[in-house]
Amino acid sequence: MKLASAATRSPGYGAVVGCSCCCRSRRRREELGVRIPRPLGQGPSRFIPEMEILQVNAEDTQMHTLFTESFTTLGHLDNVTLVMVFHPQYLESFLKTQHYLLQMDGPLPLHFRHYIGIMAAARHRCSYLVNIHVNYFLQVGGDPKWLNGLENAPQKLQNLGELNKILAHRPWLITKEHIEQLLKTEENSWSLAELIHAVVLLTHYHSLASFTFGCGINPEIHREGGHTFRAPSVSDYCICDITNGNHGVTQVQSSTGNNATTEPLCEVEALMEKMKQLQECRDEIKASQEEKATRFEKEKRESMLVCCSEDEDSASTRDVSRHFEDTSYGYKDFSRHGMHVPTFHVQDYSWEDHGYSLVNRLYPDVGQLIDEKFQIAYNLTYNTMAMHKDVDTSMLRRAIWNYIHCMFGIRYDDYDYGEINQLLDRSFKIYIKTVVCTPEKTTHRMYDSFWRQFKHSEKVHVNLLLIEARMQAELLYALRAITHYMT
Ligand SMILES: CC(C)C[C@H](N)C(=O)O
Repeated sequence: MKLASAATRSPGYGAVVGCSCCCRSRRRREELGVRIPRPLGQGPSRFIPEMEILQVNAEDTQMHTLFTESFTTLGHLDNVTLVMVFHPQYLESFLKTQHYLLQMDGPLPLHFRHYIGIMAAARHRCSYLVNIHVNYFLQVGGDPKWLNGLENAPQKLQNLGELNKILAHRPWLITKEHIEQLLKTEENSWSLAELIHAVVLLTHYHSLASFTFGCGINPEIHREGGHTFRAPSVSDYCICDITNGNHGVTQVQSSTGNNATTEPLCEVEALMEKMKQLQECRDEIKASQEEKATRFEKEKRESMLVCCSEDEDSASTRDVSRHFEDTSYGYKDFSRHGMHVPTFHVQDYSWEDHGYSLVNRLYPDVGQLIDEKFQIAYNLTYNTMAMHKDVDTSMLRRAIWNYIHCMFGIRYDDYDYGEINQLLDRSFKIYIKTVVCTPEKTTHRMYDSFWRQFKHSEKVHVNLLLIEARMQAELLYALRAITHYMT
């Protein structure tokens, strides 16, 4: 339906074009006084060509069931879901957990849950999530006044602001005193169960903000920023195409999402070779405990120095600062001033042995759901590396997970952090650090610059590792502080 004839162009509307059916219906709409906006984004992600996403969706039958479920609970399919669809097994667990946290029986009232989602997403200026939860908040009867800023919300929610801030940017600073302040205030105090619910929501939405920026999620057409009534300035598609979804799938991008040719084509092979070598050395020489500790400290120090250049095209964000205070407080300040991140030993406090049971005790079933989600993300593999099949990728996936925990000071005694430097190159580290610590700074270029030969589905896979490792890191610090408070 691409009938772009000069005769149908209306001078007042720039390059708006239309076929005969379009013109007929436009006349009809004009008679009725209805204006239809056009979408601003191209598909669910600005990093991934829409065609690739649509293809996955069409192929998988498991997806259809999932979509139907998601559609019936939410009333629509959001762009996060449409991108996560590359990994149906994970998506299922993700949606189940999110549904439980937001809609099922739980310690917090529904409008609080959405407001906490807004507070968390706003810490990273994630207008995509803020807008979604503003709508839900209003739908469940939330007071619109609260949306004018945290100071308009009840004191109890205001008290959560500090924890939100530290959790999002420097979770290692959380102490039992922070917990005490929330639980012990005379009025407006939180119960332990409510606090666990809030902590899980905060960490869930900090991580989801990472996914949103990491995968370049576009706003949905019906949300703010997702559409415009302005006519496109350069366009060759018919208005019919816009409304039936066949718009602008003309991105000139290769399936790997970039067209840079500077890097040698054997990037993947080189990486696989390194994995093989490491595997062989691993069996031969084992580093001593001291050596392992030194390597961890070195990697941790170096991770502070990995920094992203100022963003040139990071996603535009609407002003969401009113939802939180102290906008200057971020991860960056800390790394700039070279502050020290203390080491958190997993053998003293781990998700499996401590965090999981604490959550389950106070908010039944949620510990189980999150645990399942962590495991799916950590173990997910298709045994592929770009175009190669039958590859054991566990070493690479573990390096990614442990690198994120290392940035948060979390150490696994049995892991040799030397592997990280061998397997993750600089552009990849920059991407990881940006998505995990300052997601709002993620750019299209960063997404394109790492792992150039890998598929988009693999980059989304990386994002699943990033968000789950981040969520677990935040939870570990918060739950450890809660345990300290209780004992
Ligand atoms: C993130 C990627 C290295 C994952 C890889 N494609 C796998 O299936 O294991």
